[in-house]
Amino acid sequence: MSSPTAENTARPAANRGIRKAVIVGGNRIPFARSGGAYAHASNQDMLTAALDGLVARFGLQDEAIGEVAAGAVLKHSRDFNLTREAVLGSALSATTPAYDLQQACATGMEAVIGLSNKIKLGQINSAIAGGVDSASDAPIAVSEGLRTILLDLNRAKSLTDKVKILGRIRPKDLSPDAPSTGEPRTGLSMGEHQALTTAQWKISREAQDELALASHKNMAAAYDRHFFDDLVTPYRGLTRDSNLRADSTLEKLAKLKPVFGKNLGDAATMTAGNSTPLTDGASAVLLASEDWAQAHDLPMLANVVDGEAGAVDFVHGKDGLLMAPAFAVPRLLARNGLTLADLDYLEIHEAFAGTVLSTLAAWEDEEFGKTRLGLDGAFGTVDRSRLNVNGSSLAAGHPFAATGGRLVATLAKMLSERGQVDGRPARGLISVCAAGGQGVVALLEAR
Ligand SMILES: CC(=O)CC(=O)SCCNC(=O)CCNC(=O)[C@H](O)C(C)(C)COP(=O)(O)OP(=O)(O)OC[C@H]1O[C@@H](n2cnc3c(N)ncnc32)[C@H](O)[C@@H]1OP(=O)(O)O
Repeated sequence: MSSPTAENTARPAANRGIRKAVIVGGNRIPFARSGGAYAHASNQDMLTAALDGLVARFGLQDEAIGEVAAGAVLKHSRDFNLTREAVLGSALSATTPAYDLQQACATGMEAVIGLSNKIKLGQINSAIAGGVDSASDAPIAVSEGLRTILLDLNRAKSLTDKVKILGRIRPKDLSPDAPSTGEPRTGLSMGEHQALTTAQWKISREAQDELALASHKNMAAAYDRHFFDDLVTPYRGLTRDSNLRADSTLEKLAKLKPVFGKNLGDAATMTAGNSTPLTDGASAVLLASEDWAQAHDLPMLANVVDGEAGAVDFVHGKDGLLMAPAFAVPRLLARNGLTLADLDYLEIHEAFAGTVLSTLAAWEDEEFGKTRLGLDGAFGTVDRSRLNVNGSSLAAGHPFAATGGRLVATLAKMLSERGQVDGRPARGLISVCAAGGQGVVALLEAR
């Protein structure tokens, strides 16, 4: 192992160039449906467990990592730098700088891309990108009235003053301000937004249920052939994601009642079976320069080639809330001289089955290609045999900020197993939609 200060040894500026950022590997805890196995685990507990799993897997005990960047979408105010606290609670060296970042469901992706860029520039030699979320331990704020009373109480000097202040509490002050998945600009939940997009792109209920079933079957098969053995570390009694249903069938899925867009009549197609559940979990990915990985005798699974963020005006325009990747992916691929047909694997985050299928429909639509993407025709068709081949969020669940790390580690391993295709490194795309009408996408290639 290098000494704790070796990581921060700057390379002379003149020698800095764009170098490669490699994915060494990843680790996550099994994801749990909210209110289940991790009902009493905090974000800090889970992120620390994900980091410690990475430490154990790659021998990083007392190692000073260049930077750790992670975050949570649902965060308590006491966790002002959750990531640093998780590092301090882990077996990593306490001299590892760490910070929170937040880009909704694309948090882990943004962390991977930002840290990879720092590695490419020679600013750091190693990094851990991660994310965590707990829907079980979501922060619940007190009402404005109660907050004012509690702050006054804190300042009161005498017992008499305190009693007087407490006497101001009214029943309405006691109702909590609970978090929601509602978009602040529209008040609609993400599920309601997606229901509109799913209807706009005329995605059938059958197509959504088929995608959901494939996600469960593919992920269960991947667990059975031990694909996840070096990606998932058991935690609090769970060895697999608790949402995973190997026994799901199209008949069972077809019986579920619509839960979003119920006012859409026949176009109300989104159910608990083709939507991600509320989930708890954490993930972490180890990134490095080639030199650092070699010096530490660690594997190099894939390179982080490029990343791109996008946003849509879902408030005034006609693009759905979760459609930003439909624009970001074509930009990313064009910049790298690639088309959809050049990708060996695509990992498209299954926020809802309708999200994936609406994105694919937009790419196949000539009008969308011409008027929205500025192309001569449709952007292209995804070979479905290359899509989410080891399952995705519908099966694993979706602890918002932790999904990016899950996807990056999974794809890196798939690329490493695939190696070369037609004499060039296998390529894979990751696409993650995010709240606020945003999305973050990335391109990886096998070593
Ligand atoms: C955040 C970002 O930036 C971007 C994004 O990713 S957007 C996505 C954000 N995520 C969300 O908004 C989460 C959305 N999900 C939810 O709100 C809830 O999970 C939900 C409303 C969809 C469902 O909640 P619920 O009703 O409590 O679900 P649950 O009780 O587990 O399931 C209902 C039924 O479906 C069944 N079911 C679920 N999945 C099934 C499957 N694959 N096969 C068979 N049956 C299934 C369950 O067994 C259950 O049946 P019973 O009632 O007979 O027990």
